Amino acid sequence: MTEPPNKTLVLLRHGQITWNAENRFTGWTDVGLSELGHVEAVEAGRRLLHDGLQFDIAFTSVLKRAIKTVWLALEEMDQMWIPVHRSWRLNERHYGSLQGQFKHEVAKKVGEEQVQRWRRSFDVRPPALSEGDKRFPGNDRRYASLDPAQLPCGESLKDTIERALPYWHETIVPAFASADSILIVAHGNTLRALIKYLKGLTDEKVVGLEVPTGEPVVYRFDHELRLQQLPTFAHSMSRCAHGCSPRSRFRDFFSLASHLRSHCSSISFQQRLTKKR
Ligand SMILES: O=C(O)[C@@H](CO)OP(=O)(O)O
Repeated sequence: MTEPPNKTLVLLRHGQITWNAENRFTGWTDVGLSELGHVEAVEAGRRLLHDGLQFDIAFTSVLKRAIKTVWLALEEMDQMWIPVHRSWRLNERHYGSLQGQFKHEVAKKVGEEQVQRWRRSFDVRPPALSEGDKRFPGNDRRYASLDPAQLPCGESLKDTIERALPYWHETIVPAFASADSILIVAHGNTLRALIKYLKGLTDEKVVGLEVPTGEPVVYRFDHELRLQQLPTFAHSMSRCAHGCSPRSRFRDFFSLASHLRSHCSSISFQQRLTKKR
């Protein structure tokens, strides 16, 4: 008889921010949740509570949209007491000098195709920020302890994977030794980076992967961190606070689920989860 899954990982993108609604490149800009984002974060907690999730530890970035989402979701679950660890390695991808610009205005100048290449290609970097720019992370005291060589001026998804995965391997995976249930609240592109790695998606396949705000996805593993079933949306038959069903919003996820289904029996997820590439 197969053992029931006993390790749980929930990936959650922060709730909506005003710059998402306005369609502005955000990256490392520290923008807060919009009213809808606030509702989405509370609703995420409600859905996780409904599914009986009890977290042992949570991980997030050093950006307030993710931190606040952890707070609101855990508050809704009455689990605010668990340890929450923050790392710049879970920050959104750094969008270079595009940060703050409206995507449609950039598209008018350089064309839709170029904007899409910057947003979704695997290894294309956005135009870099200069170190003299006030938006450069070296001017922000929260990054003061970093080696200057680690401070990004603009990252591709590939760069984001390279700085996020050490945190996965060195901090999150070891936490599973004493934790049965882990929550990661991060950002669209950091989560794309993690999902690419966990599911072994190709560089081409990840281009079509979108991660919606405020939708917790639950992964179940056995004690050796082998994936036991397809990831599921928490309380997935519910409607979101703003009235649309998860299934209608996230077609990309379901196409990825079918990709995963076809690979599920042959891939060693333990290998993906625990070994560096
Ligand atoms: O601007 C950003 O930081 C990200 C996420 O909001 O945008 P995109 O989805 O275009 O990568």
